[in-house]
Amino acid sequence: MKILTGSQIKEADQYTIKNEPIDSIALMERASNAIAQWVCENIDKTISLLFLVGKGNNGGDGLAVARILFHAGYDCLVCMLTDKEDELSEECRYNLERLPKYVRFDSPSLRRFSIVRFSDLEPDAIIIDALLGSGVKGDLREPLSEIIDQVNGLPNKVISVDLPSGMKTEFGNAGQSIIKAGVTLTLEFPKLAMLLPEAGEYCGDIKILPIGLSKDFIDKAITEYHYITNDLIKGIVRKRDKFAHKGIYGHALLICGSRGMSGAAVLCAGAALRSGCGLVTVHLPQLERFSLQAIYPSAMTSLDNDDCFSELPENLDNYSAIGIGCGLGKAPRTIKTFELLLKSSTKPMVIDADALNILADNYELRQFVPEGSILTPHPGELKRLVGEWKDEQEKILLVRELAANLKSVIIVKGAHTMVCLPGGNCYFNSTGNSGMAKGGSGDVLTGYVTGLLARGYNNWQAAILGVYIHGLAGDRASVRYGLEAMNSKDLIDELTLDIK
Ligand SMILES: NC(=O)C1=CN([C@@H]2O[C@H](COP(=O)(O)OP(=O)(O)OC[C@H]3O[C@@H](n4cnc5c(N)ncnc54)[C@H](O)[C@@H]3O)[C@@H](O)[C@H]2O)[C@@H](O)CC1
Ligand SMILES: Nc1ncnc2c1ncn2[C@@H]1O[C@H](COP(=O)(O)OP(=O)(O)O)[C@@H](O)[C@H]1O
Ligand SMILES: [K+]
Repeated sequence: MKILTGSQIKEADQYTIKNEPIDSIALMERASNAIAQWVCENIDKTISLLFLVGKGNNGGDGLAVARILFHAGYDCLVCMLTDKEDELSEECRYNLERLPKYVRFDSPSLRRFSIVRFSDLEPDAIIIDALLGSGVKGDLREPLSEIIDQVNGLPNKVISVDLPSGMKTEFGNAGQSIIKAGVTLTLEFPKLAMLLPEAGEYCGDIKILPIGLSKDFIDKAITEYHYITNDLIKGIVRKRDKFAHKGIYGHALLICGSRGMSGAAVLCAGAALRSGCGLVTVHLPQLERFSLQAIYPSAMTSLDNDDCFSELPENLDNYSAIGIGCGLGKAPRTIKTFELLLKSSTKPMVIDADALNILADNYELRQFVPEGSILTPHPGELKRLVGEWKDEQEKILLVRELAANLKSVIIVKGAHTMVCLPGGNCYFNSTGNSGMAKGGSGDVLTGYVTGLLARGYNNWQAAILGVYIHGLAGDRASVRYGLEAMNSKDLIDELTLDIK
């Protein structure tokens, strides 16, 4: 799914209005029906709803949703920033006129809408935030930032319409007052800012509600930002041949583990064994082999006589893809052997953890990273590779430069992991959860992506597919064990390519 900028979304609205054709009020009604339907399906009618309504079309949505939900039997209180008609957008004014007179209503002209009244709210009442959407410009003007700060201090759950009020659609959200939503019902597309660490946490759960914007416009729109959806994944997944034999599905080599770090090798190998590749060999110190062989007898081993990576595996050409880094350590002889590996193999590699740290410390090695590789830094490793960034925009720029220079894919891990391709396109993941923020989850990703690369997917396919399925495994594990208790080994059991 494409991620469009705020101004592209406005153009998409206008294009749809002109070409469907549909008038702007009817388009707003369509959006409001989608929002109201979500509320009806998810919120009990005994819960009161407080609508905070701004002056623009986001406020217009809020008024229309309040009308629809009032008719559906909800107790609705509408608080407007202003009801001075000349300050309202046309659509907002129209929906104010259509608000049934029985809906409880509050505004400054009635001298009642004051933020102090928030203290009268029932603790289980839900706030519907329709103050500001994609039209926010510049720093917030009062009383908005004061209202937002007050709402954020309340215990009540907040549902934001389109965007948490105050959030800019792309960049520039650091230090801003933004509504802290429990759920954001966003229209047609996720917005880039929702997926970035700078402000993404303000959205809570993101639900994307289609409102039928012009397919023609969306198909033609140019963007470098994409959201990884089930449909994209379905287009990548390959079928397994009926007459398959293990020789045609590739051989993954995992170089991981060092003294006392065999767990990383076990996790990496377990995940690679779920990827569908024909064979998995793990190169690790021979004293560390026991747990691997006991837990995953399906994996073969290539044993290093040292207690860290210090000998190249034999017959490197026999492998289709190499994954390196998990639990590897940075002993000087490991650095030397990694250098030798980079100079002896042109097979695409998945480079993680200490292998990334070695690349960060030894700049001259970067030129030997095989084209078509995949690097999987978490933000700490990324900083070591590209230096500090001042904001998210600069971070993305630096990642793009790295991907282009190495002609490789960069996976920046975290919530909404970003997969950046050498041409500059960035794909944001839609699966996964905070229960995955635990030791070893990254080792599972590295093993899985290496297996997919060996299985025959190209590097961007393996990266996108791997990140999505790894996140899905996290979501399944969270259902089974809960966010707190789930751990990285559980992810392996849930890694299936069962896409509906
Ligand atoms: N036909 C359409 O254009 C549709 C629009 N939709 C809704 O419309 C929203 C966008 O509407 P608008 O473009 O009217 O914009 P918004 O309603 O998001 O914001 C515009 C209003 O906020 C005020 N404002 C902007 N920056 C401010 C700041 N820094 N401090 C204080 N006030 C500020 C403006 O004066 C204006 O009154 C979307 O987010 C979505 O909710 C949906 O109904 C879908 C259809
Ligand atoms: N809050 C989160 N939401 C979704 N996924 C997360 C979150 N935190 C971490 N993850 C995922 O968990 C994995 C953690 O990787 P990493 O930090 O390398 O762990 P380790 O080095 O311990 O194996 C990554 O795939 C990352 O995307
Ligand atoms: K909003």
